[in-house]
Amino acid sequence: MACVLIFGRLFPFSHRLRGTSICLLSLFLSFVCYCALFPGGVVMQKSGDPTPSCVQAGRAKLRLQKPLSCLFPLDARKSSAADEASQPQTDQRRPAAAHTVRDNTPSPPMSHLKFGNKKLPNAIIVGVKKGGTRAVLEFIRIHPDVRAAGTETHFFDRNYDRGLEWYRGLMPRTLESQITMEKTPSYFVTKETPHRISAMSQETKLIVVVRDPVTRAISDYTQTLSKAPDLPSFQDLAFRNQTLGIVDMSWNAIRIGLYALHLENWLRYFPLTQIHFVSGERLITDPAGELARVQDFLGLKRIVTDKHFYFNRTKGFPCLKKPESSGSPRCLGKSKGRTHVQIDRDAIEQLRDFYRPYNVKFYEMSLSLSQHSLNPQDLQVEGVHVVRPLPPRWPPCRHFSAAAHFSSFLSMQSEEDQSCLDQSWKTEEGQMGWTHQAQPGVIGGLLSKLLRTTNLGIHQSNDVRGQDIRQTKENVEAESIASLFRASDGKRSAKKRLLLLLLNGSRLSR
Ligand SMILES: Nc1ncnc2c1ncn2[C@@H]1O[C@H](COP(=O)(O)OS(=O)(=O)O)[C@@H](OP(=O)(O)O)[C@H]1O
Repeated sequence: MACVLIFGRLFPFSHRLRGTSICLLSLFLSFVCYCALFPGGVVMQKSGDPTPSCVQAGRAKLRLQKPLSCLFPLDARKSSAADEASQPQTDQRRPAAAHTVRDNTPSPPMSHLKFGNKKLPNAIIVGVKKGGTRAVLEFIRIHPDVRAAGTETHFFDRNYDRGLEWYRGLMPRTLESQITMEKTPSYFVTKETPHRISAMSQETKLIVVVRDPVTRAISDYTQTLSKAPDLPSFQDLAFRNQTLGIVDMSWNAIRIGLYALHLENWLRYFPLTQIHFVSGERLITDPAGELARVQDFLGLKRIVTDKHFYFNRTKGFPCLKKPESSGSPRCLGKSKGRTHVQIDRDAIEQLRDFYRPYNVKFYEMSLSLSQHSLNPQDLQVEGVHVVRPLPPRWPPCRHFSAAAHFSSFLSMQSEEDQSCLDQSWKTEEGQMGWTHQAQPGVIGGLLSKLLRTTNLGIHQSNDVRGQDIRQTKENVEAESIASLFRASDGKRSAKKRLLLLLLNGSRLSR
């Protein structure tokens, strides 16, 4: 209209022209004005890019120079996405790099430098339900090199039919230097999942947050009860016959805690080195320590440290501190850290007994499949040979003063012994085990059982029984183990029953 008015003033004779001609002329002039204001067809560019800055720019329509990312984003994504989709999902041998979505367009648009691409995850928190998976994800994603899908995708268990492109679409954009993560705790117990993840990429890193399976079951039950108040009692569901101590293994809350059985399935598709176990308990008492190990495992610089956490007394859990720039301190939501339903002591003890062999097996599996190995003769103890040491990240050296003691008894002097002492020993047919620094009472209980069954003539001392070994009795414990070995010298059958797992303070065997 402005153009028409100007036109009228500039050309007073225009009234003589016919109405239609004026209309056409003003339309033309309007178009010229419009082009001058919004050059290059910028406004018409429909990026479809959901990044906030693009959306904003699109709304404003006044920015003369939109970021390049808003001009080019889809083409590149489409081409790389199509490449990925054309890969058969059953191709298990596909090299790992193939799962990283790369831009294959001839000249990569600048947008990727700023916003990156959606990639299939490099690392997945696969379990366990109620183990502390949300905490691990929320804590690790404050690392600048990590980006994560906010919600559980359930791709590999419930949505697999939707295909990898659907899955990729749920991922955040990442730069080349960043890793993509997601968490879906049900993966750990879904039979098809390991195979499916390995079909996506055999190099996917897996994180499993484990927690004492009894506490886990109670947490699980508490959650279900909060949604279904009419639920039968915990005992009714957990036992087929509580008097006889027959546990109902078909109840999901019980079944999930059979970690050894589920791990067996994963180890058919992934080497143990690609699986990292986080202690759900230590995640609460020492989140920075657990996160340090997670960062090591993911090959990340240790950026998330104790500086990022504080203990929130009201919540009773560690929370994330307020970031320097802005925002408020962040605790996990109300569904994390609920007060558990009270379960009677007997039922808990019965369940602990039930889980114990599975826990021992779980440790045994995780040890025996570790990377490094020592020579059996290093041990100089007949009938006892080294299984394999754990990778250095597990356990941390600082917890191993007792191991040092034990090692000197066995005359083990290798560098590895001195630096970390994360070895394990077992007999040829190791059937029994205990964790070195388990919760008070565990070592005592297992050791006394061992003493009874092996009849080695060593008596359980008060020091061994139920003291806080981790804090104060490490050396006593090591001495007891050492003397047990000494006494078992020559008694092959007795030694065959020994499985010594020198682990750090995991509380799984509680
Ligand atoms: N920092 C922090 N804040 C709150 N809660 C924490 C934290 N660290 C670990 N946990 C424990 O995480 C438990 C919930 O586990 P998940 O996140 O794996 O649950 S879920 O499977 O996703 O539902 C949750 O279990 P409950 O205590 O039974 O609610 C917590 O014990």
